[in-house]
Amino acid sequence: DPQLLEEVTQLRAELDEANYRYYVLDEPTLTDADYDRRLQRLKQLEAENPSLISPDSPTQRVGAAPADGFPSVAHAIPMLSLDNAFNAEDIIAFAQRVAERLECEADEVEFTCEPKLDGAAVSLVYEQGVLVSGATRGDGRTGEGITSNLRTLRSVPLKLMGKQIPELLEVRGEVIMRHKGFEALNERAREEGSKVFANPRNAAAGSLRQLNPQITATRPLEFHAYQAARLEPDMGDATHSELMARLITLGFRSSAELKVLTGPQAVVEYCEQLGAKRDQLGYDIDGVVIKVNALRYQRELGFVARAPRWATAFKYPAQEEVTT
Ligand SMILES: Cc1c[n+]2nc(N)[nH]c2nc1OC(C)C
Repeated sequence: DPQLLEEVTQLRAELDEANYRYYVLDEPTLTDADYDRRLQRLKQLEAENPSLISPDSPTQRVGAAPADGFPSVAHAIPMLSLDNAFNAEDIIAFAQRVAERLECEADEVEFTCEPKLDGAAVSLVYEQGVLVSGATRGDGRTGEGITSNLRTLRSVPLKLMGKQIPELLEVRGEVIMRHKGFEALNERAREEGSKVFANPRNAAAGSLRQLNPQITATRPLEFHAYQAARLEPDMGDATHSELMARLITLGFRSSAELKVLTGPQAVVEYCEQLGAKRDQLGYDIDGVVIKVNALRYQRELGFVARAPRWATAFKYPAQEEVTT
């Protein structure tokens, strides 16, 4: 019945659009009540016409079957850790090393800076624009397959948006829990006598490792993209900042604090400025990730055994643990 198909298609488009505006752009259009009304209507239409159900429908975010364990997933590209910088001298030394290898002056190198979110790193794989796999970082080479849990995050698109859909995209990013959601979760946990988490990072990691996706779906988790590990067709001589802008158009949230800066001095200032407002962000960060912006230079600089030559993480002193 074309009339029915038209209504189902329209509802899905409205729900996906509302989801994107709320969870990625922070500019909600539908009220929660309007969102739920449309979702219930779509669930009813799909229940009456099961042949219409497709895995990327907004009604398919929360699966029922609790897993009895997570499969091991080998990352096509290792999720490596980062070298650390602890002060301005370390940042300048990092910039000097990069400049030497690129045979240019450190003050000419364009860097990007973005907050290093203190959450759980995950990888999401999209084939022909559809989410096919989501995994934890694990030991960097092998993680746990937690696709059904990651599907419950409204900031994880079930299908990519827009017209320029890549054949293959592997997005890496951090799943975080904001302080407000963390405190509310622990408040409920104390009342129910269930597990109280020591900090938002543990709460995010623990929520992603729930065997039952319906529990993960109740947790206030957000996915923030910070890298496209694989992109086919690729963006050639683009920059990290352009790549992050593209991820936003494809449906992902990426750091609002991302800045493009030239030379190490501007990077040092960014780290000082972000450090000064660290306590007002509403979520935990443990530093700033400083990257060479040009993807061509990133490829040229490559990685040392365990971390990229083209990136380093400036770390702040550890904050006193949140008392629960
Ligand atoms: C491990 C990591 C963590 N983070 N966090 C951000 N914001 N960017 C970023 N990049 C990373 O690694 C890339 C440099 C590959």
